Amino acid sequence: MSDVSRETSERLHDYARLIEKWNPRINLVARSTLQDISDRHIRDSTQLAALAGPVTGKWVDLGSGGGLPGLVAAIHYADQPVDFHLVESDQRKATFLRTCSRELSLGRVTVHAARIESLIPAAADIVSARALAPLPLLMSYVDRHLKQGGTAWLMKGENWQDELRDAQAQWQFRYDAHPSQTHQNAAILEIGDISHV
Ligand SMILES: C[S@@+](CC[C@H](N)C(=O)[O-])C[C@H]1O[C@@H](n2cnc3c(N)ncnc32)[C@H](O)[C@@H]1O
Repeated sequence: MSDVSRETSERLHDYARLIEKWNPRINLVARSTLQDISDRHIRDSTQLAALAGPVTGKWVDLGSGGGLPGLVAAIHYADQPVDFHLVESDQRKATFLRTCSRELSLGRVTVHAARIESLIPAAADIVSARALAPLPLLMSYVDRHLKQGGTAWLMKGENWQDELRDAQAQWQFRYDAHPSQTHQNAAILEIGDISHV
């Protein structure tokens, strides 16, 4: 998304600075990748906003860590009627996410310092996750929190096809695999209509 507003681009810039500031203390992204936070991490997560298009309702990001992709999506959708819920069990990371939400003036972000498996089912319109768990396990998380008719956006690495096969042994779902624009052979899986096999 190159045609973002000045406000969005300033928020993305400020968010990158916050990650740089906090990373030495709580390891939000691998130290070796800190140099290209904007290119590697933020641009990667920005792909979701481009793919998902206009959305409304409730967006739940699972295992948000430093806010990828949930906080980046919240920045892109700051002017739209979407409530973001970021789920992160690590208290220090949850504190970081709350700090970002406050400092970037993102009024529609709620941070849950909780485990995905114990949080009350969210009935979300959208569920997202990046680098959280292998797809078969991830499907159980998504199944818990996605409402019927909702869409999950799962950012997977180069083994996504193997993971997909494993997941299909346990779950039924429709999917579309969108090639990642930032990581070779990686994919963003668009998933819906989930049920147990
Ligand atoms: C590898 S990190 C990825 C973070 C971020 N999504 C990213 O792409 O940079 C996985 C994150 O999920 C959190 N996490 C793992 N299992 C979880 C669970 N069951 N409930 C809540 N958070 C969890 C971890 O604390 C960690 O911050």
